Amino acid sequence: MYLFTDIENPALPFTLPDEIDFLCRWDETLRAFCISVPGGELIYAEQFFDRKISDRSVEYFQENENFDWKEICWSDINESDLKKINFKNIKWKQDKIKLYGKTIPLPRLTCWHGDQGTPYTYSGITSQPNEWNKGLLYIKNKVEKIAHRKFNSVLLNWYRDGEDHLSWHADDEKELGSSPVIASVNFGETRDFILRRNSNKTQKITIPLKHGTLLIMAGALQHNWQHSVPKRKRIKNSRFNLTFRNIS
Ligand SMILES: O=C(O)CCC(=O)C(=O)O
Ligand SMILES: [Fe+2]
Repeated sequence: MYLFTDIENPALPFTLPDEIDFLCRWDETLRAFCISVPGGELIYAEQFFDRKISDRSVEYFQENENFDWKEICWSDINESDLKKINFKNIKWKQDKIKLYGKTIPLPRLTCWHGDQGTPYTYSGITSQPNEWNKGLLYIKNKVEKIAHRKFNSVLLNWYRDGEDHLSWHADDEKELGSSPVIASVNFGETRDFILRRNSNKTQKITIPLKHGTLLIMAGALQHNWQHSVPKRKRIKNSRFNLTFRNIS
């Protein structure tokens, strides 16, 4: 059997800090890497969704009655024009945050979907989620099987190009519970997802999240690490990220 060990144990496509308390094991049944970091757990499945499903998802998220998604440069569309676009499957929004008394647009578009009656709070506002649709339920079912749990909501983030980004934060809102399991699904452009340890900010893990990649964050990760998606100025195309969560 030793002849096949390289096939059975693929190499992790990113590096972990060179310390004994970081452990990584390939799980052949899950076809994913199970990673233990100090104060948290990760599961990384690089090609969780195949090319066909991933390509279809990119199209599904952009389908609209106004523009050909293959032609349009989304970062050229201003906020008032965005409001006029009739998206078929996902009602993308330009959210705003208040910073030092100023209102500024988030550097990405967002949308929430979920079970009816599970309101979420975001940018300081409580709202009802959009209803599930066929595409999101397909993705949710696949993710629930590997995560061994049900999710009642999903936050979608659309990074229109490399200027769109997400700053350091943890998903530690109290309605997510004390050690939330959060499943992140990625389509479109590859973007780096960076984890940074709270107790030693020089300790970082850079994980490239690709077209079809699943990353599950679990254990006490949200208490001990923050994460971000930094700008990548050379990237000209869209990336879609879905984080499945359980809100109580
Ligand atoms: O886009 C990503 O990979 C991360 C999204 C995220 O962390 C969030 O929405 O809280
Ligand atoms: Fe997050």
